[in-house]
Amino acid sequence: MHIDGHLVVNAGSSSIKFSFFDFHSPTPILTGLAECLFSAQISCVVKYQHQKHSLRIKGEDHKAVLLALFDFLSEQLPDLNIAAVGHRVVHGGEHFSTPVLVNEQVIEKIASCNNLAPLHNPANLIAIKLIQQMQPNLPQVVVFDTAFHQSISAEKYLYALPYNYYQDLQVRKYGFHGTSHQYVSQQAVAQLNLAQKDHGLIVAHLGNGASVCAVFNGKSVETSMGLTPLDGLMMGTRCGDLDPGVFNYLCDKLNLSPTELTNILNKKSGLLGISQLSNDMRTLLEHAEQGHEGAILAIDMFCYRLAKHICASTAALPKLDAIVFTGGIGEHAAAIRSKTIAHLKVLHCVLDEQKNLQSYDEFNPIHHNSSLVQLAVIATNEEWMIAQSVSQLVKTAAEDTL
Ligand SMILES: Nc1ncnc2c1ncn2[C@@H]1O[C@H](COP(=O)(O)OP(=O)(O)O)[C@@H](O)[C@H]1O
Ligand SMILES: CC(=O)OP(=O)(O)O
Ligand SMILES: [Mg+2]
Repeated sequence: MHIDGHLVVNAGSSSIKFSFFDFHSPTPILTGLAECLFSAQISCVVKYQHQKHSLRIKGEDHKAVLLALFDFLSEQLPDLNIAAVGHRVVHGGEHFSTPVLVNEQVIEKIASCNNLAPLHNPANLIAIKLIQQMQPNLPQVVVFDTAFHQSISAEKYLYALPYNYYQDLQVRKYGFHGTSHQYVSQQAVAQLNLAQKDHGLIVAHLGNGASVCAVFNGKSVETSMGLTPLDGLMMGTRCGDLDPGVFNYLCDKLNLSPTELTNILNKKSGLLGISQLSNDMRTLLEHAEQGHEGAILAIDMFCYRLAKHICASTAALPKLDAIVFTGGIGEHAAAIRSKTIAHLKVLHCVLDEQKNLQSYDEFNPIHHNSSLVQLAVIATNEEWMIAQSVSQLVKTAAEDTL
């Protein structure tokens, strides 16, 4: 059976995720995950029709993974026809507030943001350029994590630094996970029966990277990440909020270069740094049960800091209808939701502990009847948002050439 569709690629610094969607369903026909790039443990598993295929990778980099994927698709699944490719690109700076088709100028602009997202943007570009080389006529679309937050206003995105740092160097808050925040907020409006033109929400996207976003009437009005994805919430390995004074103090005391310390703030901090055990919330929850003090402290800090950011973000909203949890932790860790909501009494949030523990599919309301704010879990689907953007842009481009 011949199936046309779009391939969505999310290339990270040490992993690549991909999904193939036909034009109709938000459930991908094929998914894949390549992990541990740049190491001997590199692996790539593709799931198709309930079967798992391990691909043999001839190398350790992004190129090797994509070549193996395209070989596998043409040899094993020749009926899947990739009509276009969509990429999640993390940093689009102030250049992009919507998805766009890839061309040389777009590539240059993405490259100009490389140093603002060094773990993510260069990897995205490698994937785009490689696909261009392999299949020059295949349309490619880029969807930016930063785009949804371009609606945030200046008094909220500026840092209190000399103004010319913004004018000359574009130093400001950009925010990330925008595709997820947009998707989940749209789902929340539909599922919670909120008014399209009168709603205020906070979305907590809690994955390896984590951020909150305040959404008013469909637009992002505040978010916790900043110039880079290091700011805001405590994350798997990232520190989040930090007194800038700590930076120089530590460089000095530990004789570290700014690059070395930035690497520690990105890769050795957060849940991993505090627990000295793991960046994985599942592992921390298991060990916390058994009394591991580092795991207990890391979890307590994560939830408190999350609650603090939720409260802070309400300053950007004229009203708060709902708080929604998403991402690997937000969707699956009931204990984290419960501990976080326990800090939100001042917002009159009351959790229904039974509902919070219920298993669910895509959407689960978890507030108690007495809660003044609705609380919910909604599964994110950034890949499907990207696939839809690809469809729209490719269709518009085809109509324009008629
Ligand atoms: N059942 C679960 N219980 C608790 N945490 C979970 C569960 N499943 C996944 N997670 C956590 O979700 C995080 C990864 O989230 P995810 O959104 O998949 O990450 P990303 O897309 O940023 O790679 C990890 O910390 C993982 O431990
Ligand atoms: C921007 C960001 O933090 O992305 P991720 O959560 O995929 O690391
Ligand atoms: Mg993610």
